[in-house]
Amino acid sequence: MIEAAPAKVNLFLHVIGKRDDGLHLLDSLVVFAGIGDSLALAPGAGLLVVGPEAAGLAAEPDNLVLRATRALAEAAGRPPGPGLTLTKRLPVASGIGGGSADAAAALRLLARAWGVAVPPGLAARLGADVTACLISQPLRFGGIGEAIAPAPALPEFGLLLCNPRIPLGTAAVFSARAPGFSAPAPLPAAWADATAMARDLGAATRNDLQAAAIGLCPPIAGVLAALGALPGCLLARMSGSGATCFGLFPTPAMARAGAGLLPDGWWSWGGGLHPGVRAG
Ligand SMILES: C[C@@](CO)(OP(=O)(O)O)[C@H](O)COP(=O)(O)OP(=O)(O)OC[C@H]1O[C@@H](n2ccc(N)nc2=O)[C@H](O)[C@@H]1O
Ligand SMILES: Nc1ncnc2c1ncn2[C@@H]1O[C@H](COP(=O)(O)OP(=O)(O)O)[C@@H](O)[C@H]1O
Repeated sequence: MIEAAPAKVNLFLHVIGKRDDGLHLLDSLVVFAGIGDSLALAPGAGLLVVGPEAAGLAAEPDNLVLRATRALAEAAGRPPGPGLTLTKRLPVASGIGGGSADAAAALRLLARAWGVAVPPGLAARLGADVTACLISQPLRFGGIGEAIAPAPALPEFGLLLCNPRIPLGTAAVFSARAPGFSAPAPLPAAWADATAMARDLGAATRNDLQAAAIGLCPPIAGVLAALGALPGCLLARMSGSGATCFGLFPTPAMARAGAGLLPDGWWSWGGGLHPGVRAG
């Protein structure tokens, strides 16, 4: 049994308020890319991390996969989970929710293996992004990430993800944000094509963490400039708390071609959206 853990991309991210406990109220349109980590059942016990980005987790004392496994085992009255192999392809701490996607993949995989449902609210307790990653299809979220609503009907488009290979902690970026809040974004029910979608996203939405992230990690500005200069790029913006940025293109093929034109030394991937995961 293998479960995909697709990368989460925030097409916009508005910070619209702050709760008494310090967590921020958000409004975000999220899509899931055709690249991600993957998680497989393995013989024995424990978690083995392999793949091109595994080194980023070498010092991680409590992988989110193990936290998710323990939480579901406890809720389902099961002994601690089976052996798992995580193939890590997404850079760690990079604003595309790799850890959250891995936790969500663990919940889906084990719920299926054990024939149980993921209890409501369990994903949200593991992290603000885990509820969205459990669904892993285009959606809009509110609250601190747990309030899920439908996305507008999306046209075909391509996504190019690029990261300057500098990890950026989410809490640090929220703390560095300038004071003030945005309004929720006005969105249509549907976009006819990628050009209309990019035009509306560019005009009426933003990533409210982008300026703070650039302040902490100036190379992000170079990534945005490089993406924006690629042939066919309709919009270049940062995802989540960074440092990964995305370029929006008319087609997945154009995004793939753009990836080949970026400087060596940056992590990049181009293509389309993930076709969708099976619910638990
Ligand atoms: C910013 C976003 C946007 O999708 O993405 P990433 O940059 O992490 O990918 C998410 O809200 C991140 O979700 P996630 O990565 O699960 O965050 P958590 O582990 O729950 O929280 C990490 C820290 O971020 C801050 N945080 C997170 C979510 C939120 N709504 N308000 C916050 O202030 C808090 O300081 C919190 O302690
Ligand atoms: N399986 C995992 N993959 C990535 N990060 C993990 C994982 N397990 C725990 N973490 C921790 O979660 C933090 C956030 O990771 P990640 O989800 O990749 O970033 P972001 O929240 O910026 O999208 C990392 O800094 C790492 O310490």
